[in-house]
Amino acid sequence: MIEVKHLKKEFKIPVQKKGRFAAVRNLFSSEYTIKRAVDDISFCVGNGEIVGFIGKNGAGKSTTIKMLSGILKPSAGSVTVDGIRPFEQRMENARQIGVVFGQKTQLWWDVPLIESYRLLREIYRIDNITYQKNLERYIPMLGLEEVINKPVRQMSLGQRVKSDICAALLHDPKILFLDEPTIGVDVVSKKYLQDFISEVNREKGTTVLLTTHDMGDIEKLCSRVVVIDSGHLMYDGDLESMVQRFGAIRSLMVEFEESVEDFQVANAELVRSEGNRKWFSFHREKTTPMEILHFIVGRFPVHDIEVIEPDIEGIVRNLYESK
Ligand SMILES: Nc1ncnc2c1ncn2[C@@H]1O[C@H](COP(=O)(O)OP(=O)(O)OP(=O)(O)O)[C@@H](O)[C@H]1O
Repeated sequence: MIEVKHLKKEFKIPVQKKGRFAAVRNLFSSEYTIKRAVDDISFCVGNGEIVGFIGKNGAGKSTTIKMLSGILKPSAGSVTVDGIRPFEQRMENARQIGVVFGQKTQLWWDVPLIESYRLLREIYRIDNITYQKNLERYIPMLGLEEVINKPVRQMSLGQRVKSDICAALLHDPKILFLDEPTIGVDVVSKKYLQDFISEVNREKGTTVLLTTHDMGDIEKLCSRVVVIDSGHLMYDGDLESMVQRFGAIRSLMVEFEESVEDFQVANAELVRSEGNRKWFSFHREKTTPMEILHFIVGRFPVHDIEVIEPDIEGIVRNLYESK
């Protein structure tokens, strides 16, 4: 569905002169530096997949999404979205994609939401049956009944993002680009959004490319992730393999019947001791929770245990540090 080959994007940034008459000299200056925001990345997304597109601030995620949605022209390499070249065939591409930038609304600020939707129906030439069917399905799913007659400027952030996602889906796009859809959104709205995206993907087979800093979104929605850093591709594969490869350090919490002195266990490190509880961290290839427990249970009465898996945030950090 999406094919990205050796994609590059460079921005020309004018060099700002300092000193006397700098503002005037800047006007006539032809000096530039080149910022390579996306540097030779290749990946594919299959029909109906939900792929998490992650990376640190400034990694090049939004620039890539802008090239995929036809907003920016690639400096080199190629992009096709269901066989269409987004920048050269912007109109055709617009018909098959939906785009949501969590930080920017694409709706009319002062117009009641339903009027924005009517305008979109005209712009996309959505037939009446599809339009009505989608409205009837999505409005209750997203809990938009209470804001449908309100202008965007009167909405909370969560309501605004939900309205934007609904707008992006009115024309039944095959592909949905979501750039930070849950940023700043409260936990209840976040859950609504995650469930909604998952449901639309299941029901309509919509392909989703999701950019987020929220690892909860990734865990909930994506079985595959593409990770970029400084414009370069760092990882492309399933989430589980990433956890196996970069989430090697696990922890075991043991709660004893009574307080015990600190002690050492082979192949594990005692990292915290608090009241009757102790935390051991260990490499998943060096030992197992069972081996550690076997050693402990023979010596001290144990009340409770918990195995703590590394969180995705830590795993992504490990991935960056490993390069
Ligand atoms: N129009 C532009 N002109 C110059 N530089 C730009 C432009 N757009 C982006 N950049 C630079 O390109 C790099 C990648 O930016 P991009 O917005 O794609 O990153 P990102 O991964 O989406 O980051 P974030 O998570 O902060 O949104 C950054 O260093 C950014 O400053």
